[in-house]
Amino acid sequence: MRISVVGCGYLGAVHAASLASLGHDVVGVDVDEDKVVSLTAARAPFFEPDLPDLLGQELASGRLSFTTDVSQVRGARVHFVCVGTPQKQGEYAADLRYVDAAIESLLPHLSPGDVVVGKSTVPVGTALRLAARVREAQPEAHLVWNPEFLREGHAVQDTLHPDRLVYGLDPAADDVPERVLDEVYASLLGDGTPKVVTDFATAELVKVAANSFLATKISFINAMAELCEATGGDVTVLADAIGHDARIGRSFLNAGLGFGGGCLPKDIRAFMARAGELGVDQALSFLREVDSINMRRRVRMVDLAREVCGGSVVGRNVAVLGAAFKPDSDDTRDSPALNVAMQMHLQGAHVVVTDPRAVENARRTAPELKYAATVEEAVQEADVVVLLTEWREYRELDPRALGEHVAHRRVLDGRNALDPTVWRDAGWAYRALGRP
Ligand SMILES: NC(=O)c1ccc[n+]([C@@H]2O[C@H](COP(=O)([O-])OP(=O)(O)OC[C@H]3O[C@@H](n4cnc5c(N)ncnc54)[C@H](O)[C@@H]3O)[C@@H](O)[C@H]2O)c1
Ligand SMILES: O=c1ccn([C@@H]2O[C@H](COP(=O)(O)OP(=O)(O)O[C@H]3O[C@H](CO)[C@@H](O)[C@H](O)[C@H]3O)[C@@H](O)[C@H]2O)c(=O)[nH]1
Repeated sequence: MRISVVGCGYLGAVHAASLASLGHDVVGVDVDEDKVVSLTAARAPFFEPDLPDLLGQELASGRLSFTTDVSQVRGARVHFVCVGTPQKQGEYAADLRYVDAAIESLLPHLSPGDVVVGKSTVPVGTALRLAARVREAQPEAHLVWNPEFLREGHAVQDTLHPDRLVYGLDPAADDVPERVLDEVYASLLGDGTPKVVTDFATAELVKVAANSFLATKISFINAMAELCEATGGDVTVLADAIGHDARIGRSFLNAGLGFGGGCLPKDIRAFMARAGELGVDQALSFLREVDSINMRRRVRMVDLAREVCGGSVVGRNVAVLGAAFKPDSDDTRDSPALNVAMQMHLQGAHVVVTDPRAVENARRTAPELKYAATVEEAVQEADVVVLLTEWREYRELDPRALGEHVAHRRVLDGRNALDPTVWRDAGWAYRALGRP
């Protein structure tokens, strides 16, 4: 089937390439010319494992192309909308200007029977409004809301093997949009992927409910970390112990610096803002606490650095390992690591940051920080080494070899990713969040 994907960022580029790999004929549209040039040359404009190979393979097959010219969507039967919905400046609410602009740009090119599929994460009520707009422009076109649940760093796998597909359908429509979407996802459905068919509101809510639940799980374990810090308990043992209960489960109970990125923080805030508009803000008041527990971890990390440096970081050399919001990604949007590095810098420390993939993005976000290409370079004469993103190469560091480069063998493990015994045996003072 001929398909267009409007918005080719972390979500859209992966979605476009993955749909091509399922045998569809896909055109990706983006307003960012550099991104289109890069994607057309099979260079992923961001780091995502498996994406460069998939792009190369699908561009070569002739099934995938990218353009800045939205009129190229003509002839496609299905149009996926994958543009950003960031947090509004100075507010909690989501900024829908990109979604509105993407839909408006599609309208003149829609033909009868076309299906516009929203994948961006939007406040509940958005799809109903946009469906009316689509119908107004092309009475025989349809809108479906089909939220996306991929994780960065696993985006290709998650797109081709999703846990579920959710279709939010327009009550005013017939069964055509569902059948068309079934055709798009035929091979995933054939693999047994569960399909949930529902109304617009439920589909929109499923997405933000899932992210709110994940954020709550992380803040729950980080609240337990605060209790462990006050009592000498070990939150990693606690997480393992409660995680053995199948009703709780061990995943998303990794205590540490908390959640960041382009999704969980802004999605829970937009959800709270929307609940306020709907007059049910009390229902989500717990998310305010989830957010504050999360932000407190960043402050606690800086306090810990001050503590181990004798009360102040002024003039201290701090080596920061990690700038991305999580490993296997170069994304620094709302990165807890960069936030902590920045706080230490503002408090007078000489901060040097390194990251296997995210230095370029970090430099754009936080140009006032110093960056190093390698761990060895970053830790030269360090008074303290601070692990903030648990990349595999950092988890596997040899503390004896690293100890040769630093001024003081002090390590702060912001992600509970290192083995304290191994580091202490190598002569390091080891401190972590929620762990003695
Ligand atoms: N990143 C993820 O892991 C992920 C996962 C699930 C859902 N989402 C949701 O998907 C949406 C996109 O997120 P993202 O991380 O890919 O954002 P992103 O910023 O990486 O990508 C958005 C892209 O849309 C382009 N764009 C903006 N306006 C446009 C227009 N009018 N026409 C064409 N292109 C336009 C931008 O240039 C950019 O390349 C958000 O709503 C997000 O919450 C993201
Ligand atoms: O036990 C854990 C798990 C995660 N994190 C942190 O939580 C953040 C988010 O991690 P993750 O959820 O793996 O990354 P995202 O790629 O942002 O994916 C989330 O956000 C996407 C966009 O909405 C959704 O599609 C995904 O399902 C959802 O997991 C990162 O900063 C992690 O370091 C923890 O602190 N502890």
